[in-house]
Amino acid sequence: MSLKIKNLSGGYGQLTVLKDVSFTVPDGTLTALVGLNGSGKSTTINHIIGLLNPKQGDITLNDYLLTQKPITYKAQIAYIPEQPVVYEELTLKEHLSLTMAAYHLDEKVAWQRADKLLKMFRLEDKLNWFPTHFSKGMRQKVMIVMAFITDAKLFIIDEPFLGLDVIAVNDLLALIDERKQQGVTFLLTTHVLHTIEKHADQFVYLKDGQVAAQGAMTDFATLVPELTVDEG
Ligand SMILES: Nc1ncnc2c1ncn2[C@@H]1O[C@H](COP(=O)(O)OP(=O)(O)OP(=O)(O)O)[C@@H](O)[C@H]1O
Repeated sequence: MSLKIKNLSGGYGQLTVLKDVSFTVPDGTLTALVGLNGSGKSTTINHIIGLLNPKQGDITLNDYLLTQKPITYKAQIAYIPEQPVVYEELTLKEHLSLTMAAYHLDEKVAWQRADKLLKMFRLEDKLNWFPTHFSKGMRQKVMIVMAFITDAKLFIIDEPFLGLDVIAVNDLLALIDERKQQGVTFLLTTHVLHTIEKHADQFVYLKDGQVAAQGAMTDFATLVPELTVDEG
């Protein structure tokens, strides 16, 4: 499922943050969206998931134009936000049931997946707890479990590694690799590039709302020296 952003300009109300942004995330690959604070990464994601309307440009997922077929388009996407969003009155089990209903999942298959993921993230004994009472990292894990029980073809993950313990980071990377092998496409933003560099196929570097560089991950240090950590 390839994602195409073509000449996207957009932002908030009168404020134009993104200027003529174009990039493609090819089928079954992982693209890292990088840039300094305020460069427009989350704004790009907000456009892709349909929270913001473009002032100009097109966003398509395979042949589905976001503006023309919003429901078909959004059904293909799993989004993990930077700040976990949990419902105050729902237990962990109810959060998972809600995801299954929203994505029209086969409950038996989805619960088998959920059980495995809950064990992986050490949440298996917390099904009747309210995630609002969880730690930040635990709430993040709830978001990951909710996303990975779906059959979404495109995963969008905003800053996945901050706040997760080292075991959870490795488990998440393994899940990403596994789905990638099944043809799932990933777009993720991160400031922790060294964690993702072996798993990413390409990067898009945003600077002041514009694409300043893009290319293969292996060319990152050459193309974006200003974001490369000097270990000398
Ligand atoms: N809700 C909003 N209303 C108005 N302006 C916003 C809003 N959210 C972000 N902005 C502005 O848009 C610009 C880009 O912000 P954005 O959150 O996309 O950056 P980012 O690259 O995700 O940054 P970070 O690495 O800090 O998460 C900033 O100038 C910011 O002030």
